[in-house]
Amino acid sequence: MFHLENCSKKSPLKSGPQITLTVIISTTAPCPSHLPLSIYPPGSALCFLSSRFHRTPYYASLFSRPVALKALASSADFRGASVVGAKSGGGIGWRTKAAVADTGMATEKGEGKKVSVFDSEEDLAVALAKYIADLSDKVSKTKSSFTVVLSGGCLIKLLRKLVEPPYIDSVDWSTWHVFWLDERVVPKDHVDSNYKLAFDGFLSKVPILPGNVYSINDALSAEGAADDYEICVKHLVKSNVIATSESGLPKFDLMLLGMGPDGHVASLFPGHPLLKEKEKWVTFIKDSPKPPPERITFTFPVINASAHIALVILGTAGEAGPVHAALGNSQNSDVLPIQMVSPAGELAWFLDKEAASKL
Ligand SMILES: O=C(O)[C@H](O)[C@@H](O)[C@H](O)[C@H](O)COP(=O)(O)O
Repeated sequence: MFHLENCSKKSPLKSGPQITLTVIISTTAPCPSHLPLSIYPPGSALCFLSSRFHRTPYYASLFSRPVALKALASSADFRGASVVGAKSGGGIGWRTKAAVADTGMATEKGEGKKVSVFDSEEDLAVALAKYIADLSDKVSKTKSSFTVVLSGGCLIKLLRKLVEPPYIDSVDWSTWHVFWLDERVVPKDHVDSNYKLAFDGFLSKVPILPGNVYSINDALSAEGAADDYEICVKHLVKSNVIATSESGLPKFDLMLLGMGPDGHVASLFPGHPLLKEKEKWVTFIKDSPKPPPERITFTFPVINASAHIALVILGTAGEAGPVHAALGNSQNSDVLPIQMVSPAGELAWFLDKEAASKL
């Protein structure tokens, strides 16, 4: 199942307590948090190095100190809204008077749906940080974990205000558990990796516990990585880290979704059979129209079981069309993936004015 080794090393200080460093290297256990606590010697400092985190900078840094870490296995063993207000004349389709006066953004409130349009990317980033921090605060007061699912794309740079004061200090990062909505099947240090994107732009700047970051096993095939990720999520549902919906699906506290110019969300592309997947929680694609071709992705049943979804969209390459299809009075016959985002919980749209330009 897993290899366990205790490596004791004398503290570099002449006096003071000695610690035992227990290194868990798991080749099969999908994630650290479901390992039984009873296996750890009392007083141990624990480091987890599972195949999932192989080549993960976070974990590598844990071992950069002079600790007698004996190689336990060869690398070969490591596999792994009704519109409120009148049309404005200024380019943005619609605004509430109060919101314009206050923040320069437009707001639409419908049943569990809120649409906000921002004059600039900077304004969007400021509002997104407040939204996430407020939600983190609210959820963390009611339970011990705040489960957040990240996308790739421009989302990560739009999280930049969250890593600055006041939020860097005020958010209770210890409750955060981070997942990926979709991931490219590439090594974690590859330029196409959504893990790398998130690590460089967000995770490396906030004190989220490394053991609460659930990246894919990049040593597996697309199919294997999808199965492995689903097993990981199932363990976390079982151990109540992730809440459960009434229908037994994982109910993430917050999914942060981007959208491509073709209307795709996650790695669920227009016209693809995966849009109809009802059984799997996590699936894989080998013919993604957006490179790279091999990816894993959460499916619509899981996406729509979320407690909160934030759709974060900049209109840089034709996103206004799909946004109009989803929020306007578009008559298109083919349903785009973005139109299938319909969570049981709350849906908040964060759009820049270009993305909202056809509304
Ligand atoms: O891996 C991916 O490709 C992303 O996770 C993807 O789902 C992304 O969120 C959208 O493509 C939007 O990307 P942009 O924000 O770059 O338009």
